[in-house]
Amino acid sequence: MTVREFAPAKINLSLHVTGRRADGYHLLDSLVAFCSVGDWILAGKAPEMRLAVAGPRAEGVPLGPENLVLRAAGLMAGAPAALTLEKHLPAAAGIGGGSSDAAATLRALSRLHDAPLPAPEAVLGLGADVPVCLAGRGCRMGGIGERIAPLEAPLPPLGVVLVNPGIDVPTPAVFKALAVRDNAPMPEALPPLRAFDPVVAFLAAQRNDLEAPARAIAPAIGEVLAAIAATKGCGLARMSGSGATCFGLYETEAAAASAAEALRGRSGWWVAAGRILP
Ligand SMILES: C[C@@](CO)(OP(=O)(O)O)[C@H](O)COP(=O)(O)OP(=O)(O)OC[C@H]1O[C@@H](n2ccc(N)nc2=O)[C@H](O)[C@@H]1O
Ligand SMILES: Nc1ncnc2c1ncn2[C@@H]1O[C@H](COP(=O)(O)OP(=O)(O)O)[C@@H](O)[C@H]1O
Repeated sequence: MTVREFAPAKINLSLHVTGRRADGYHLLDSLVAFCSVGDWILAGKAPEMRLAVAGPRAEGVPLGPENLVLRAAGLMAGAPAALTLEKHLPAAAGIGGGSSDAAATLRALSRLHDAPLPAPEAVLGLGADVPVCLAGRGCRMGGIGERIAPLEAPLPPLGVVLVNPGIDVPTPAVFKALAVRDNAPMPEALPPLRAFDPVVAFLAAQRNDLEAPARAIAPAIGEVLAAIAATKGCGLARMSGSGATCFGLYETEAAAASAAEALRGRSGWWVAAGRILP
C-alpha cells in the first residue's frame, strides 16, 4: 500500500510582527491560508526509513537527515517507510515548502501505520511554521507559530497566483533586517471572510511587516509585486512569509490562471496558479 499526502503551499495573507522574545524569536499575528499548489509525499511500508526526492523542483533540496521530511519522520518512532518527496514548490521561498512537507509526512505515516499524530507542541521544534501546516486549513497564527486558531468559517475558494523571482531569501536575515519589531496586531475580532470583496477589503488594511526588510535584501520582490498588481482582476498583491514569493488574489481560479499566463515568460520567475483551500 502506498499513501499519498498533499503538502500545500502556505500563504501568509497577512503577517504582523508584534514583538520579540528573549530568545530572539519573533511574535507574529498572521492570517494563514493554504492553496491547491504544492508538493506530494508518498509513503510505503519498508523495514527502515529512507527518502527519495523527485519532481520539477527537486534540485538543491537536501537528501540527508536535515530534510524536514526525515526530521518529521523521526518523530514517528516505530513507523518506518520508504518516502518519496515530489517537489513542486521552490525552497526557502516564504511558502513553507519544507514545513508543509514535514506536516504531510506526519499525516502520511499516521495513515500508513494507523499511528497517532504527534502533538502540535512536539512539531514546533521542526520549524515555527510546522504547527500551522499540520492544521492544514485557514488559521490565525500567533505566538512564534505555536498558537493556532482555525478560522470559524472556511475561506472562499479564491483564485491565487504565486510568483517567485528565483532568489533565495533566508528567513533569519529578513527578521534581522526588520527595523521595527513591535508593530500593531490585526484587530482582535476578524470580520466574516466568506467572499472575495470582504477578504480583499480586510487584507488591504493589514500588512506583511517582513516585506520592507525582504525588499531591501531582494529588490526584485518590488518588481514581482508590481507585475502581479497589474494583472486583470487582481484584488491584492502581497509577499508571503519572509519572501521572496508573492501572491495575487482573484475572484475565481480561472482569473488566476489567466493572470499566471500573463506573468509567465520572465526569465527565472516561477509562476503557479490555483485556488485557496477551505
Ligand atoms: C516567516 C514565516 C511566517 O509564516 O514563514 P517563512 O518565510 O519561513 O515561510 C515563519 O514564521 C518562519 O517559519 P520557519 O521557516 O518554520 O521558521 P524556523 O525554521 O523555526 O526559523 C527560522 C529562523 O527564522 C526566525 N524566526 C522564525 C519564526 C519566528 N516566529 N521568529 C523568528 O525570528 C529565527 O531567526 C529562526 O532562526
Ligand atoms: N523538504 C524540504 N523542502 C524544501 N526545503 C527543505 C526541505 N527540508 C529542508 N529544507 C531546507 O529548509 C530551508 C527552508 O525551506 P522552506 O521550508 O521551503 O522555506 P520557507 O521557510 O522560506 O518557506 C531550505 O533552505 C532547505 O535547504
